[in-house]
Amino acid sequence: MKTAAAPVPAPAEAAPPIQVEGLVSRFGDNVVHDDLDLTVERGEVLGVVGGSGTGKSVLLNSIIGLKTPDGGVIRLFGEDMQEASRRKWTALERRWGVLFQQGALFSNLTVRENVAAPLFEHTRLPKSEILELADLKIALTGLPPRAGALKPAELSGGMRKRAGLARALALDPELLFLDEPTAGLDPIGAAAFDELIKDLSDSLDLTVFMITHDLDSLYTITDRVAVLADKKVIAKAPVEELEHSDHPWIKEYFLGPRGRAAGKAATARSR
Ligand SMILES: Nc1ncnc2c1ncn2[C@@H]1O[C@H](COP(=O)(O)OP(=O)(O)OP(=O)(O)O)[C@@H](O)[C@H]1O
Repeated sequence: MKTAAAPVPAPAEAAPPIQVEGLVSRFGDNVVHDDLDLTVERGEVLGVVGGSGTGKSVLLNSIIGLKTPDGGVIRLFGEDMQEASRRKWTALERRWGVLFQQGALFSNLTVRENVAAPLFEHTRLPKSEILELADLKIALTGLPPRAGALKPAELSGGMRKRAGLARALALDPELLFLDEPTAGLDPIGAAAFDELIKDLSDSLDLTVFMITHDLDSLYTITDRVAVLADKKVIAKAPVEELEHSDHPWIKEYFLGPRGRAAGKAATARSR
């Protein structure tokens, strides 16, 4: 007689990098997320959009452990983050990098020291190797070598973003979080930064979670876009599919004048 085999749990490595299930986020009476679900697949570049105050940053902060969820489960690489021991957290933390909106660089350190900081914190490599690795990351993000010796205040906005990105990539993460990476850049600088993120995500096989208001970025580099509204993710689809949505906010966003212009520019680029 055959007996039913016990279900074999999926190995943690096969698990999606990000799984959010039934997330509830609150500040007092202000319910920001209510039963929000979102899965980000390995290798996917996901854009995250939504009106102001819909909870994009709170979602990012919840995923990376800066805000404790008020309900639901967040799994990173298959691990329930609420249940993870301090040791597991530290190990998992090495697997992602974050580029915050303002770069969040230490103002009293040089770019090289900023990029080296996570390597000093998480590895026991000798100082000379750490500084060499920092220089490699600085070059990877397209900064000139001389930028390593500069302090953040001595950099342009675009250079500061690149320095923040170099630091986010210091530990060779598999998962990269970007909070409005092109905000504050001029259109040419923004397009160059989009190109850099696309090149890096392809060559380093990164999974990317990118909050953005930049329609050009959405069209240029994302595989899918998650839309936050009504305290949930109401849609997750390639941008071309979202153009056909009936949801009023999505319609207005993608088919308003700016959305149409970004769509046309993307079509022209792909010809
Ligand atoms: N530390 C906090 N304390 C109290 N309320 C907060 C806090 N952080 C965020 N909120 C509230 O959570 C809600 C979502 O904020 P969040 O910053 O995530 O929005 P967002 O979608 O990122 O907006 P934007 O596009 O304007 O940056 C807002 O109502 C905000 O006031």
